[in-house]
Amino acid sequence: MAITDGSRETARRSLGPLRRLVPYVLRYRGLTVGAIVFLLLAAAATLTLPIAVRRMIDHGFSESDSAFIASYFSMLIGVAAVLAVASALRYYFVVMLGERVVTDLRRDIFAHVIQLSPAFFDRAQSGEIVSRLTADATQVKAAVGATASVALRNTIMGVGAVTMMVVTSPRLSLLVVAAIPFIVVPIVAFGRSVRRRTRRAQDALADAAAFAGEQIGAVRVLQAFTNERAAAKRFSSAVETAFEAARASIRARAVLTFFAIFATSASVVAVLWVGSHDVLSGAMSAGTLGQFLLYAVLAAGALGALSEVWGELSQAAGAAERMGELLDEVPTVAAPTNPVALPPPQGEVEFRDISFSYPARPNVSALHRLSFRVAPGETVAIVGPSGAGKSTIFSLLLRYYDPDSGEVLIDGTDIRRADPSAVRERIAIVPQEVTVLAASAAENIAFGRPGASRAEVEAAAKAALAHDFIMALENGYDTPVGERGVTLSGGQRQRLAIARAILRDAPILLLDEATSALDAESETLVQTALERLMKGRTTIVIAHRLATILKADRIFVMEDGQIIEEGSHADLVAKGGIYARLASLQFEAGADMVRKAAE
Ligand SMILES: Nc1ncnc2c1ncn2[C@@H]1O[C@H](COP(=O)(O)OP(=O)(O)OP(=O)(O)O)[C@@H](O)[C@H]1O
Repeated sequence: MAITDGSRETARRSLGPLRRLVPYVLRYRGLTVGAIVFLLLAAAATLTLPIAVRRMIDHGFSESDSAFIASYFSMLIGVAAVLAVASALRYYFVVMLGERVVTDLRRDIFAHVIQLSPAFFDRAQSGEIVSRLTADATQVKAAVGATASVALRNTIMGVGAVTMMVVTSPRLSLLVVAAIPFIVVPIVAFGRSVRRRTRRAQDALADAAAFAGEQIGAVRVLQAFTNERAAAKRFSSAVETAFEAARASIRARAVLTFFAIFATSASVVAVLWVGSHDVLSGAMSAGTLGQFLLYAVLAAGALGALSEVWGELSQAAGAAERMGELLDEVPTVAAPTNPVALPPPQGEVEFRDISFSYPARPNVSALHRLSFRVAPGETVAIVGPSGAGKSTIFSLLLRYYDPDSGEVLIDGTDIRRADPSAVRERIAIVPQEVTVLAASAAENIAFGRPGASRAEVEAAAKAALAHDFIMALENGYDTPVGERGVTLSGGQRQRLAIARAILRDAPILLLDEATSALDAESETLVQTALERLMKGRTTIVIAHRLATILKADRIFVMEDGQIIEEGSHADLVAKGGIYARLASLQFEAGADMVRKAAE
C-alpha cells in the first residue's frame, strides 16, 4: 500500500526523493539559469568585500591620498550595487522557480489522482491526499525555492570563504581547522536531538489538528450527542501535549544557541588573539588579519545556515516522496492499449457469470456467478437485503472495478475492451445521496454534461421539475448552492440529480433510490421527473419503494451476491417465495397494493 505513514520517518533521512523534482525544475531553464547565475554573482560580490576591507585598513588609512580613497569607495559602492542587484534577482528567480514547480506538481497530482480507480480510494484517506496537495506541496515549494537556494548559496559561500581563508593565512586556517571538531561535533549532536524533539512537537500538533478537523467536520453530530465538553477536553489535552513537546524542543534549542554562539565567538577571539600577536611581531598586516577574520565569519555563517537548512531539506524530501507516491499510483482499471469502439448505443446490459470480491476484502465474495441480461429500454428493479451486492452491480457497470471472472457487456461489447470513459458516457446515474457541488445551480446541472449550454441546462431542469424552485432562488440559475450557498431540500437535491441525468442523455440509467421518505408533494414531483427521465432508456434501479417496483418490467431479488428470484411483481408474489415475504414486510406501506396485485 502506497499511502502509509511509515514513509514519513524514513524519508527524513535521505534527500533522494528530491531528485523527482529535477524534471520539473528543468522545464524552466530560464528561471533555473537565472537563479544560478545570480546566486554565483551575489556570492562572488560578498567574497570580494573582505579583500576590500583589508586594502582599506592597510592602505586607505595609511596613505593620505584622497583620490585613492575616493576611487576606492566608489568601487566599494559598485560592489554593493552588484551584490544588491544580484541578491534581488536571485530571490526573484529562485522563489518564482519554487512557485512554478509546485504549481505544476499540484496540477499533475490532482489530475492523476482523480483518474485513479475507486480501489485506490478504498484504502486511501481523502484527508491524507489533500494534505499531500497542500501541506506537502508547500514544503516542497519552500525546498525548491528558498531552502535549496540558501543551501546552494551557503555551500558556495562556505567553500569560497574557506578557500580565501587558506589563501589569506594558512597558519591561522590551520588553527581554525583544529578548533572545528570541538565546535561542530557537539553542535551536530545536539542539533540532532533538537530536531527529534521538534519532530515530536510537530507530530503532536498534527494529531491535535487531525482531531480538530474531524470534530469540526462533524460538529452537528457532536452537538446532537452533546459531546462538546468531552471533545473540548480531548482537544485541550492534545494541544497541551503539543505544548509540552514544543517546550522540550524550545529548551533544547536555547541550550544549542548558547553553545553555538559561545563556541564560535570564543574561537574567533582565540584566532584574533593569535593573529594580533602576528600583527605585533610584523608577520602579518592588520588588514590581512581583518580580511581573515571576515572570511572566518562568512564561513561560520555559511556552515550555520547549512546545518539549519539540512533539516528543512530532508523534511521537503519526505514531502516530495509522499507526493511522488501519489504520482506512482497506477489506476487498476485502465483503458486497453487499443480500445475497441462501442457499437451504436442501444442500451443493452449483460452480466455473464460474474464473480467479484472487493480488493479491500478479497475473502468476501460480493457477487457470485451472477448472470443476467437487461434488454434495451427495459426497467429492472433490484431488491434485496443490505449487503446483497446491489450497489456492486453498479460499480462493475461503471467499471470502477473489474470482475474476478466473467464479463460485463454493454451493447454486446465486453467493457474491459473499451475505453472506460466511453463506457461511462453511455451511463447516467442518479445516486442515493446527491452530491451538490459548491457552485451555482446551473453549474451543478451542467455537471451532467460538461460544456452544455444554458438553454440545454434550463430544458433539463424543466423536464426534471427543478426549474420552478431554481427560479425562486435569489439569483435563479446563478445562485450558489451547496457548501457555500443555499442548502437544498432532499427533494430538490434529487430533482437536481435527475436534471443532471436528463442533460447527460445516456442510454443506460442507474438509479439508486433514496431510502429517506419525502413529503407527499415532493415525492410526486420526484416520481414524475423520474418517469420522464426513464422514458426510452434502459433503467436499472436499486429500489426501495413499492411504487417503483410495481412499475418495473422485471424484478431481481438478490441475496449474497446472487439473483435468487426473478420476475414481475405479480409473478413473484404468486410464487410465494422470498420476494412475497419481503414485499409484505418491507413494503408495509403498500401492503394493500401487494395484495391487490396478487389477486
Ligand atoms: N468498497 C468496498 N470495499 C470492500 N467491500 C465492499 C465495498 N463495497 C461493498 N463491499 C461489500 O460487498 C458486499 C456487497 O455490497 P453492496 O454495497 O453491493 O451491497 P448492497 O446490496 O448495495 O447493500 P446496501 O443496500 O446496504 O447498499 C458487502 O458485503 C459489502 O460489505
